[in-house]
Amino acid sequence: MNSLTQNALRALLYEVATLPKPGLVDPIGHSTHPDMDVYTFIDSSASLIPYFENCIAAVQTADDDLLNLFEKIRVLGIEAEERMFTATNGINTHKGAIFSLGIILTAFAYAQKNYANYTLNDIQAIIQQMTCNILDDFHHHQDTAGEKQFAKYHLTGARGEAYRGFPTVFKIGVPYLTQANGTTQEKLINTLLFLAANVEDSNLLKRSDDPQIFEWVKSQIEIFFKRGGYHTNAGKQFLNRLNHEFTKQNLSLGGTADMLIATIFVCLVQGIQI
Ligand SMILES: CC(C)(COP(=O)(O)OP(=O)(O)OC[C@H]1O[C@@H](n2cnc3c(N)ncnc32)[C@H](O[C@H]2O[C@H](COP(=O)(O)OP(=O)(O)OP(=O)(O)O)[C@@H](O)[C@H]2O)[C@@H]1O)[C@@H](O)C(=O)NCCC(=O)NCCS
Ligand SMILES: Nc1ncnc2[nH]cnc12
Repeated sequence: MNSLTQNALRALLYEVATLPKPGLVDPIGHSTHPDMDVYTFIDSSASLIPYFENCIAAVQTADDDLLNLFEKIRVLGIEAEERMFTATNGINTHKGAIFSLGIILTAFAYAQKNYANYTLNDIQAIIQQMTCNILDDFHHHQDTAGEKQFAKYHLTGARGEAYRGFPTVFKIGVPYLTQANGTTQEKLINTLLFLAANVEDSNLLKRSDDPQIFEWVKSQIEIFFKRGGYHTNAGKQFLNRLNHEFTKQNLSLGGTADMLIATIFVCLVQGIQI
């Protein structure tokens, strides 16, 4: 297995193993996602191995046109969604990760093939070139949650992240996780919450149908960090209360979880201790 595929799989499993996560599936809870549990995520993650290997193979046969490469991996992404749905009996676990992680992994494979040395800025530039036409999707169809939210609120969701080279991952998540202290669990919980304050998560908006939800989440996370984050008992107690609130309001942070997966992946590829 290619080491990029191994790190993609590790990133998917690190994320679902991390607990306690508000509004997300972890090994002890899935109250806002009654149709899935940690095993659904393990099955889903394993089903994505051929997808990552196919993205890397697509880079090996690609010409210099990054738009062509993106067209190829989008087809692979649709196939991967089908395999995911087969593995999970029709449950959407990783649609966002197939998209975001697939693009980022492909950019790393491209840089490894074509550059003697590369920086994370180069990876972002490759992603931007691959996805420079992606916002055109919004003019062609309005079927998915992301497309409907663009029509209603002008939020560009996962596509906007890709178009801008995933600044949430490269400029927020990776720098934060790189300097984070504590155990792996503490670092990953704090990184998830830090990301949640910065992501316009289409999953969160879909569940609440209220754009004010982003301000509310930000205000809660500010309190969490003022109490010392997951390093302190006060922070842990606050997070428990926040988890109950997410359950009560049936909120989910699915898009933020995908940004955490991508952040972990980049750190693992870069050899950063997590
Ligand atoms: C082009 C796609 C991204 C199409 O997806 P969509 O139009 O729905 O776009 P978004 O909503 O913007 O994003 C898709 C998923 O990405 C995650 N996400 C959300 N916000 C962000 C963000 N700000 N930055 C990055 N990533 C984000 C999120 O995935 C997670 O949530 C999923 C569950 O949510 P959802 O699908 O909304 O809801 P349900 O299945 O109904 O579940 P519940 O409401 O019950 O919880 C889960 O998968 C998480 O991973 C967004 O959902 C892309 O998918 C694509 O290209 N697909 C290939 C096919 C294609 O080309 N389609 C487009 C042309 S037809
Ligand atoms: N742990 C998780 N729970 C729910 N949705 C997710 N999408 C990605 N990871 C997730």
